[in-house]
Amino acid sequence: MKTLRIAIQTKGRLNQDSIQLLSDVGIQLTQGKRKLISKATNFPVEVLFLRDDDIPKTVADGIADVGIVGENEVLEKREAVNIAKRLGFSKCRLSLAIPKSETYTGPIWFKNKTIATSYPKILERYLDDNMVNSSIHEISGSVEVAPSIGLADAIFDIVSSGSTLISNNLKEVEIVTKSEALLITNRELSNEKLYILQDLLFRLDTVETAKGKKYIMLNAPNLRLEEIKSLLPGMKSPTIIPLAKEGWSSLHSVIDEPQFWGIIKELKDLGSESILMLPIEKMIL
Ligand SMILES: Nc1ncnc2c1ncn2[C@@H]1O[C@H](COP(=O)(O)OP(=O)(O)OP(=O)(O)O)[C@@H](O)[C@H]1O
Ligand SMILES: O=P(O)(O)OC[C@H]1O[C@H](OP(=O)(O)OP(=O)(O)O)[C@H](O)[C@@H]1O
Ligand SMILES: [Mg+2]
Repeated sequence: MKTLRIAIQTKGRLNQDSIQLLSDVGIQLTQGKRKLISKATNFPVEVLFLRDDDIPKTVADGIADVGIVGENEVLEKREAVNIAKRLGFSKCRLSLAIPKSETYTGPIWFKNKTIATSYPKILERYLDDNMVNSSIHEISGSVEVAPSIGLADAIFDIVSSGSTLISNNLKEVEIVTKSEALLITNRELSNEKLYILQDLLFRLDTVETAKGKKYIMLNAPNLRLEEIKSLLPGMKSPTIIPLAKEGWSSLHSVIDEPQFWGIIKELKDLGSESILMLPIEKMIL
């Protein structure tokens, strides 16, 4: 049986969420923290642990079939890979930032300035698009300290909460692109591997569909059932089961959690009792 090889980050910001994602779709990995490859015990996949910078090329070259990596790395490396799914975690942006004391005048501010970054290609494209001539100083980490130690006038790096910028006396002046974790794939997967990939994507969809949805159960007086039903339409329609107590029914339905908080008072006012809200792990429409 063929296996699909998935490259994920060894350690760092994407590691835990990537492992959690595989676990959510029922893939159990053989343990062994120091191992570079881990086989799944119950699904035809194996996981290859890499530095995130190496994931796009490893997938493009077919050493791995699939990878979980930040969009920022995919945009920077410009390797020929397909994006199979946007995964919605590790959301951040790639921004230009300048010292807080400077007055920002638009992209022209960067003319003849030096910008420190770990993402020279993305930055170069932005500067070209804006017809600004700047000097790019490539460094692999601690980018935000560059202006204060005289290495650069500005920086181009990942921003999320913005606290790293604040603590380095910088201000964000341009958001160049946004990023989130992506599931990328090799462009020439065999039919057998594509089949496993389809199964993986199907499983990911079941988790995604269930996200934010809750299973709701309550006891309702039959006299108010129609009104309560209209508040809880569910996927197709709610399930209604008569209770042993005459004149009462149990109603089960599915609801978006924020919507639940909006109707809870009405449900109570209509006489609903013993309202339970339960998590839903997977959902297939
Ligand atoms: N503050 C943040 N908030 C959200 N996502 C982030 C943040 N910082 C980084 N990321 C995302 O997580 C990815 C991995 O970040 P991390 O800091 O672990 O990378 P790294 O230090 O380059 O790791 P490696 O050792 O694997 O090369 C980034 O490429 C980006 O997509
Ligand atoms: O806007 P913020 O929420 O402060 O996040 C931005 C910071 O997060 C990342 O670094 P990380 O914390 O992963 O450390 P690193 O320097 O080891 O990559 C990134 O390189 C920024 O420095
Ligand atoms: Mg890296």
